[in-house]
Formats: sequence, structure tokens, C-alpha cells
Amino acid sequence: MSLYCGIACRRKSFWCFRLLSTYVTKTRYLFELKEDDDACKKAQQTGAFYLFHSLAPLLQKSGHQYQAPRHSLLELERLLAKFGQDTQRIEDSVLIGCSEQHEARFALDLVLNSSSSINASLQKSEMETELKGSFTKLRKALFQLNTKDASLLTTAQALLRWHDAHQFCSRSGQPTKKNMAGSKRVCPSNKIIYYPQMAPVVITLVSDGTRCLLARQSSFPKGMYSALAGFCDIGESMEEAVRREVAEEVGLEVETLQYSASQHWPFPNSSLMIACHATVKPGQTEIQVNLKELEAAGWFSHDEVATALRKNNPYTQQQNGTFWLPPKLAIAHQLIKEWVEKPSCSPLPA
Ligand SMILES: NC(=O)c1ccc[n+]([C@@H]2O[C@H](COP(=O)([O-])OP(=O)(O)OC[C@H]3O[C@@H](n4cnc5c(N)ncnc54)[C@H](O)[C@@H]3O)[C@@H](O)[C@H]2O)c1
Ligand SMILES: [Mg+2]
Repeated sequence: MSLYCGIACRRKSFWCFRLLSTYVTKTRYLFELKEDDDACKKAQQTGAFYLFHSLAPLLQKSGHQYQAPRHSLLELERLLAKFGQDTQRIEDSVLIGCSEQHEARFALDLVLNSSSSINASLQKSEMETELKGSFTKLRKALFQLNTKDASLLTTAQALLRWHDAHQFCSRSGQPTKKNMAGSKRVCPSNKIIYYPQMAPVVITLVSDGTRCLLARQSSFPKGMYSALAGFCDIGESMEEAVRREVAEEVGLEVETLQYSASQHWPFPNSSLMIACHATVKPGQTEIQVNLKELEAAGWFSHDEVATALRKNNPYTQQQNGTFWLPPKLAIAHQLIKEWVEKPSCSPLPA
């Protein structure tokens, strides 16, 4: 779908009108809202708000699925009045996206940053009754949300958490001020701008040509195995981080690697997961598990992994004692699925 936007661009001394796609006009609109506080405030009037309580999103359950309800500005003003909060609190909301019709989406945490002296634990159940839903831990609900809601809510949680943790300037110690969209905070005394951050993490599925290497940390749910993951050190390229993490965690040397995809991951803080396939030399496959990092690691055959993928239901497999894999929404799952479907892809030398 595309629209004539009436945006004229000047190219080599003559004007031409470009046909802008829906995606481009939406992206330009979001850019404007991040840059212009007045435009963002105006967008709140026709926008929709997702609500959180101490970083847990408001959800409604229908069968095995969760849905995230949205509220108009008018409804939100009524709710805030009912909860004894100032409507000024709406300025604490963060912009998290917009629909194709340019209806902006915002998220507001009803408790974080709240200056009103409310008793949060007392209010929570009252709020839930009024809102006909429950504030549910995102980790618990993530895999039972549709992809769009999951993406909006993980962005919202990450942004709300970042604002909560960056209330003060690390140079002057003064309170920082959020812009209307929540895309940055500024220190009024020295004008330092703080932007929300993500930590880059590499996640690598290592193969020896016929088998793939899966590992588990003691903090994983019982029986779950995944690809190797690790935070990038400062100054490292993605390739260097993959080689170091594989050497550190299982004592193997990566021979080739191939980028696959990336994903924003909100737990426990915001990470940008960069997913790759890697190979080791066929003769050099003896694993030496670093027990400070991992509980166990091992080579798994194509058949074993394909079977686990087919029956990947964490709830039944946890009980049966068989190993199981991360759920579909996790990029680790996508990597493992790619390898099962095409185990002999030919990566580049690392
Ligand atoms: N989406 C997915 O499919 C998926 C799969 C596996 C792991 N993950 C995520 O990847 C992340 C990294 O994996 P890991 O725990 O194996 O990493 P890791 O192997 O680097 O080990 C974690 C340790 O690294 C250190 N560290 C260095 N920089 C850090 C930083 N910026 N933040 C926190 N700790 C830092 C800490 O000492 C920490 O204990 C985890 O947060 C996990 O949630 C996501
Ligand atoms: Mg790790």
C-alpha cells in the first residue's frame, strides 16, 4: 500500500513528488512525534494507551491466550481520577508505535514515578477490578500473546524500565527531564542528553557439520536447552564476541560463522540479541564446559533436535523429563529451527 504524501523533494534543481509507502509515512510520523513535544501531545488525544503496574502489563485472558487492552485518552483521564492520580501523570507515558492510520500507541505505568502517596499494594487489586484485567508478569505471558502485542509490550516495558532507572544525571546528580515521547532524557543544568540503551548479546548455534551444540544454565527452567549466548565486551565486533563466548563457555574454537537475524530481548534488561550459526572443525569437538557459566552442554543429533522441535511444549516436556527447546518467539528457537531445516548451510570463515 502506498500514499501520495505531498512531500516534495528537491533533486538537481527541479522538484519531484515521490510516492511514499505506508511504512515510510508511518516511520516519518513517529520520527516527528519523537522530535516535537507538541505534536506528540496532540497525538495522545487520538492515541491509545497500554497500562502497566510496576512493569507488569495489564492483560485480559481468553482461553490460553492473553490480550492487551488499550484505553483512549478520555478513558485514561477518568481512570486516573478514579485511582486518585493527577492527569498530569499522562506526561510520564512513552510512545511505543503507531497504527497504519497513524493512531499513536503509548504505555503508562500507573505506579512507577508516581508522586502521589498511594498505597500501591492496596490499589493494585482495586485497579484490576476497575480495569477488568490483571497486571501479569511479562515473562509469564509473553509466549501467550500475539506477535504484535508481544513486540509492543516488550518495547514498552524496556522503555518504562529505562526511564525509571535514569531519573538523575550521572554528571550533575540533578533530576533529568523526559521528552514527551520518552525517546530521551535531558539534564536541565548541563544539557546532557541520555538515550535509552540496549546491550548487544551474541547467540550462537554451533554445529560440527552433523550435530549441534545445546547448553543450559542452572537458572533455565528444568530440562530446557538453548544455543550459547553472551554479552559483547566493550570494543568487540560481533564476530569476536562469538569466538570468545564459544571458547569461554565450551572450550571450542569457531571456524566459520554466518549471521542469521536479530531480536530485542527485554529480560532481565534490554538486549539486542544477534543470532548466528557457527561451525567448529569436525575433529575438534570435545566440549569442556565452563561450570561457572553453564550447568551442562552437549552435542545433539539432527533427529533428536527435529523431534524436540516437533513436540516443543514446555509444559508436558518439563513433566516427562525430556529435553526441550526455547519457545517460538525466542530467537534461539528460530536459530535451531533454521539449522534443522538446513543443517549444512555454508557459513563464512570467522
Ligand atoms: N531470546 C533468546 O532466545 C535468548 C536465548 C538465550 C539467552 N538470552 C539472553 O541473553 C542474555 C545473555 O546470555 P548469558 O546470561 O549467557 O550471558 P553471558 O554468557 O555473557 O553471562 C552473563 C554474565 O556476563 C556478565 N555481563 C557482562 N556484560 C553484561 C551486561 N551488559 N549485562 C549483564 N551481565 C553482563 C555478568 O557477569 C553476567 O553474569 C541473557 O540476558 C538471556 O536472557 C536470550
Ligand atoms: Mg552465556
